[in-house]
Amino acid sequence: MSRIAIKICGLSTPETVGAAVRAGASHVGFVHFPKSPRHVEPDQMRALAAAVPAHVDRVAVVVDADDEQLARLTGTGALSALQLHGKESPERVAAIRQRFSLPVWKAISVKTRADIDAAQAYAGTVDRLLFDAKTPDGAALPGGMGLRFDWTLLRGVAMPAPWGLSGGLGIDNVCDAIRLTDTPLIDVSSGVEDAPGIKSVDKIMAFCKAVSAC
Ligand SMILES: O=C(O)c1ccccc1NCC(=O)[C@H](O)[C@H](O)COP(=O)(O)O
Repeated sequence: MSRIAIKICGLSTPETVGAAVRAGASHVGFVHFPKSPRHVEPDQMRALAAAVPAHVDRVAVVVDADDEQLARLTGTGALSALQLHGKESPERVAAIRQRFSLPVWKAISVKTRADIDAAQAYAGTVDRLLFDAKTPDGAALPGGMGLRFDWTLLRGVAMPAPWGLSGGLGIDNVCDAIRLTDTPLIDVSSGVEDAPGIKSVDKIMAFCKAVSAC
């Protein structure tokens, strides 16, 4: 297993979940957002998560979800964390963490250093910050678009919580990203796909191998 934690996000088939586990991923991510080509319903999430061993965390990705939606997801009993990938405020993050008694990740959309500095407001409310590239205004999705940001923006930042790096990562650039940022966790979605929403077993395997060898 890699010294860097790896989250393979946007999984939707048993084959690719199995590949992520075999490849040594520490986390698997399931997207619950109907506009996404990776969207899975709670029942599907439960079935996919059932095959995941306990040492691999199962993260549900949601976008400005209300309590009813979150209750349906957490009610599956299948999850080990919630990843909030919308415009959730620190207060909303804290309320979700308290109400659902699960570790909460907050995705921070990054274009400039000010975006990274704004993450300080989540101190004490989150279990992990996930720095991801900001998608353009009007984009269909707030994540999973294969976009990257300037990783040097993370240099010298005093992180208020455990964190991870996301956005536009793939086999060819992941070692540079790790070297530049010293991130403890890498998150990837479209970099291990053949087409939006279609994960590749071979690419998942190759990505995890590449991270182990960095
Ligand atoms: O992946 C999606 O379809 C998605 C939809 C809505 C909100 C978040 C989404 N993905 C979140 C992730 O954690 C992705 O892994 C992250 O944005 C990186 O994606 P990529 O640049 O494609 O590796």
